[in-house]
Amino acid sequence: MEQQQIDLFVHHIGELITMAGEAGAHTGSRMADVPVVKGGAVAIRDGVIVAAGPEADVRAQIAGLPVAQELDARGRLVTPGLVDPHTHLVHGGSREHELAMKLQGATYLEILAQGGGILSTVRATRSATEDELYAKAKRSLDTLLLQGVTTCEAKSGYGLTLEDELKQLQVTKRLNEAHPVELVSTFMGAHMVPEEYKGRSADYVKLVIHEMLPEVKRLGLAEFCDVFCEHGVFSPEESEEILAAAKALGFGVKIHADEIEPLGGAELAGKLGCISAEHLLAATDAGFEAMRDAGVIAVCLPATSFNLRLKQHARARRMIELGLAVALSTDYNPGSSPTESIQLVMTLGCLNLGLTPEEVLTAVTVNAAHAIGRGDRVGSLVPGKQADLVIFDAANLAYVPYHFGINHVDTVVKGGKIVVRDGRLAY
Ligand SMILES: N=CN[C@@H](CCC(=O)O)C(=O)O
Ligand SMILES: [Zn+2]
Repeated sequence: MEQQQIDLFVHHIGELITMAGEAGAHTGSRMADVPVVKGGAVAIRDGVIVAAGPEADVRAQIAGLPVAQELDARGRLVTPGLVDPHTHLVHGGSREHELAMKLQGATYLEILAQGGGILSTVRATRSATEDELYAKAKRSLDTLLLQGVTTCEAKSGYGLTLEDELKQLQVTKRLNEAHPVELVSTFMGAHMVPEEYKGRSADYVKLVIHEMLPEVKRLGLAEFCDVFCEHGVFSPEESEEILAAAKALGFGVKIHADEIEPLGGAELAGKLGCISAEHLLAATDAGFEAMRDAGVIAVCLPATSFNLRLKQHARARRMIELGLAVALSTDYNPGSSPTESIQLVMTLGCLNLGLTPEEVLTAVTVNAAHAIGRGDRVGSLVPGKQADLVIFDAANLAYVPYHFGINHVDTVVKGGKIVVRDGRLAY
């Protein structure tokens, strides 16, 4: 009976972390509840997990079935494929010249106010062809995959005209069709008011609401809509107007909230029922409570505060104490966080946010999956879910954030297929 065969059997796993547990994101103290199976195995058929757990149990479950391919984990650590829930993957150019400005003391908002920052990436993105953007984003996606990321969110927001936003979103669509990393697309036309609308933000908000959102919807190019709610960018009132319009069209909504100034973005996320709110360095306890009560996931971006040389970090311990679900992400973008290293983010999650390795793993698997609406399919190794897993060249979980600044990934399986082997692309 051919349909009964096991396509891939991963065995001899030293420590298997399945992230199995109750349905939904793991909130509060549940984030630390991360059981480890010593001596585990995973059986996969048709790209889906058939069984995962102690090797003897899995072998008993699949006894008598032919196994097409075996993968020996050689006593190492296996986790679910990592999920990066917040990236600005598709963009033109780079901004290394901002490093010197930062070293001379210029802040993120000062660079932006001088027409640099996001606006300089907008110029580079507008002048790039779709194929150029594709080639650059593909290299980054390969790097993310080599880091163990199997599912990733990608925002637009460097086009800021209908045509250029669609160009970015088309690249995401094409990459999603061609690359093993599964992409979740977010429209972020409200990332910045473009130069040609300077002083006329109300007109730009109208363009986003009346032209961009309906067209993105009509073309089916994004599942979520995000807004940068920040002093000098979009006000809470403008953010609410845009996100309410997006919701009415059927988009899920997200918000870059209280990154630099406490404008009430977290409270707005709760009010609108956003799936996630991002950054949150300046968010208040009242904001956290509003998020918790509405089930909004807090996406913390510790590589961003590291790269912006901020003294302040997102209060992730307080979020957990108040019962929120925290996710972590690279925030990969050419300005505030030019890195695809989710493993560096794991280290910073421990060292700068005070999370334990167990909480960090929850934050980059199951909670990250829920932050982008994929919690039912990815983020944990349980029967029926997609077979996305990582073999780390490490004996235990803590070793990964502890030995920082290098890549520990040996093998990545996406949808039951080996796509990274011996730390190299194999798809
Ligand atoms: N904060 C706003 N947007 C991005 C940064 C984009 C950029 O600097 O190009 C972020 O999430 O960090
Ligand atoms: Zn962002």
